[in-house]
Formats: sequence, structure tokens, C-alpha cells
Amino acid sequence: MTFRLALIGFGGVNQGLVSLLKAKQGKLGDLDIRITALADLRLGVVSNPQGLDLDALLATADSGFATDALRSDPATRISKHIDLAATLELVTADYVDVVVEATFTDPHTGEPALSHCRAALSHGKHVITTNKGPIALAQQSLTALAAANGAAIKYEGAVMSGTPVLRQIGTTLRGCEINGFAGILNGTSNFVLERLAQGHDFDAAVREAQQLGYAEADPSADLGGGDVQLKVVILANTLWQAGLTRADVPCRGITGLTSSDIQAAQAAGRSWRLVGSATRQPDGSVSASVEPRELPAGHPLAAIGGVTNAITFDTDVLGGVTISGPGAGRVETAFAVLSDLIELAEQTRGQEVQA
Ligand SMILES: NC(=O)C1=CN([C@@H]2O[C@H](COP(=O)(O)OP(=O)(O)OC[C@H]3O[C@@H](n4cnc5c(N)ncnc54)[C@H](OP(=O)(O)O)[C@@H]3O)[C@@H](O)[C@H]2O)C=CC1
Ligand SMILES: N[C@@H](CCO)C(=O)O
Repeated sequence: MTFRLALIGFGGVNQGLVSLLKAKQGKLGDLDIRITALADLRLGVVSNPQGLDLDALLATADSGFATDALRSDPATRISKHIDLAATLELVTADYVDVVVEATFTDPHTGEPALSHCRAALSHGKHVITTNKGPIALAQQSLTALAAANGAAIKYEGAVMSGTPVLRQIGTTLRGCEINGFAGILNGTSNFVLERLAQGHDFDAAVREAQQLGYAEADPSADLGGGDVQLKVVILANTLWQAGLTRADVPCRGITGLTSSDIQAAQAAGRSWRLVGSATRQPDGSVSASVEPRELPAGHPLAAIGGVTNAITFDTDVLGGVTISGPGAGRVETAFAVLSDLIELAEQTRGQEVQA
């Protein structure tokens, strides 16, 4: 099976995807994944219906977006001009099967990602996104649009990066009723908390998280809790079709904590963690919050350090089920895209057998 991808945004995650596809060449069975289109503000709009060379793409990223390596294939078209219309033309091109949306997360409007997703889905293109904006704001309508056009929308990377969480809800945990969750859902802030506990400076820790590819384009979303707020909305709506919006999730980040708060907790064997949580009440309503919590040693989330994230689901049959793994990172998040592509291939094959 062949998937021809359009990558929208060529920052950390989509560059990570190119590296990962190169590393996995020949290891994905009959799944042939090609990148036939790319749109990025710094690069412009690039296409090659036969597939762009992965080494040339990596060289382009490494060289700070010089296009010499891409130009060595005469079939590759490059236009430096990029605007919404050019990007929408690209995502709907006949040489694109799957659009991988990885531009910045806008928590207020979801744009321009929302327009990219809608255009792709309404032309029957599958969408895979790591972008939390469109999913937190329009999960239900995007899913309906996909279904109406025989397409799929997948977003495993939107919560806890490459660590499988949303897929577990839909597969292995399906026989359980999940009545709540609490988790460390932001890699950057957890990384900064660890650095502060080690005595490092706040701003230096944030810069390090940016260099490592963990932070949002605007890191105040990580530190102020807004990123976790979006993830809580996505989880609650996935679990319970709760119709939750950001306004329903009171939110405080880690910016009110001082180094002395953190070190005092540490001396007492406790740890500050930024926790996103939600609970379904007996009447079906959902209460949710994002806040720093001082956790005792032995709490399942207390020992989760650095960029690692973890979530504990409160289930009727198993009690607490905790999933832990990387919460951010370029290749780690690209892995979520790859896992969505593999699932999409399985589902497409299943539909072909039935037809
Ligand atoms: N990094 C991570 O660990 C994770 C990231 N995510 C999400 O994945 C998405 C991508 O993250 P990441 O790759 O780290 O972000 P980056 O900021 O590294 O990359 C985003 C890229 O998109 C480009 N871009 C911005 N607007 C447009 C546009 N209108 N059209 C085309 N390209 C555009 C940016 O260009 P320019 O730089 O010029 O603005 C940049 O190159 C974000 O939504 C993020 O929240 C989710 C999970 C983990
Ligand atoms: N900026 C986010 C990326 C993953 O969504 C984080 O640090 O968790």
C-alpha cells in the first residue's frame, strides 16, 4: 500500500518524521510512504508527484532551508510564495493521500491548521495531525467531516507525543469504564520543574527545552498551563464526548512556583507537578482542571521527571492504570504520526477486504 503525504509545516515534528521514515525504510512491510508535497513558511511550497528524496529533505532542514538539494531532482517544483490559498491547493492535490498537519498550535482559533484540515477532509484526503488547536476546538465536526467524505482524521501525537494514550482508550481499555484521569501532560513544564529542583535558572531551563524541540512556538502555553488545558479537553471529549471547551477547564501553570517552593518540597520528599485532570460525575457532567500539585513520594506521578509524561486512568475494572513515556520531542512525536499511518493502512486494507 502506498501513502503519498503532504507535510504542512516543516519544523521539529515533520523533520523528525522524515528522519524516522528514512530509519524505517524497508521495515514497514508493504507500506510505502512517500512525501509528495511540503508547505512551510520558510521553505515555500514544494511538490514532486513521484516523491521527494528524503536525504534532500534532511539536507534542506540542516542547511537552514537552502533548496539546492531539492532542486537536484528536475521533477521537483518549488515556489517560495506561500499563503493559505497555495497551501490549500497543495493539500487537495491529486498526488496527495494523507495530509500531515504540524504547524503551530493556536489555542484560540486553531488556524491556519483548522482550514488545512477542513480542506483536506472535504476533498477525501486523510488527515494526521499533532496540532492540538483544531482537535481541541473542533474534534467532533472534523470527525464528522472525515466520515462524510470517506476519510479519516487521526491525532495520537496531540496528547503525550509518541506515547500511546488515545489509541489505548479506543482499543485495549475499551472494556473498562473510565471515570477520570490525572496526568502530567506537558513535557516542557515537567522538564523545567526538574531543572529548578536541580538548582538551575528558570529562563535557562526554558531555553534548553526550546533547543530540544519540546516547547511550543510560544512557550507561555507550556508554562502557563494552556497546552495542558487543550490536552484535557481532547482527552475528555475522546473519553466521554463531553463537549468540553477550554473555558470549562480552570487553568494555572507553573509560573507562580518559585525555586524555593520546589526545593522546600524536595527537602520534604515531595514534588511539584503540573497536573491536568478530569472526572465524570454520576450525572454525566465533567469537572476538569489544570494546576500545580505538591505530590507525596509514592504517588504514581511524583517520580515522573524531565520530559517524561504520565497519565493515570481511573477505571471500573482495573482501578488505576498508568501510562508513561515521552511527552514531547521531535522524533518521539513523529512516531505518533507513523503509528497513525500504520493504523490507517490497516483500516484501509480492512475496508478493501470487505468491499
Ligand atoms: N514538538 C513537540 O514535541 C510536539 C509538538 N506538537 C505539536 O505539533 C505541531 C508542530 O510542532 P513542532 O514541529 O515542534 O513546531 P515547530 O514550530 O518546530 O514547526 C512548525 C512549523 O510550521 C511552520 N508554519 C507556521 N505556520 C505555517 C503555515 N501557515 N503554513 C506552513 N507552515 C507554517 C513554522 O514556520 P515558522 O517557524 O517560520 O513559523 C514551522 O516551520 C505544533 O502544533 C505542536 O503543538 C505536539 C506534540 C509534541
Ligand atoms: N510543548 C508540548 C509539546 C507536546 O504537546 C510539551 O512540552 O508537552
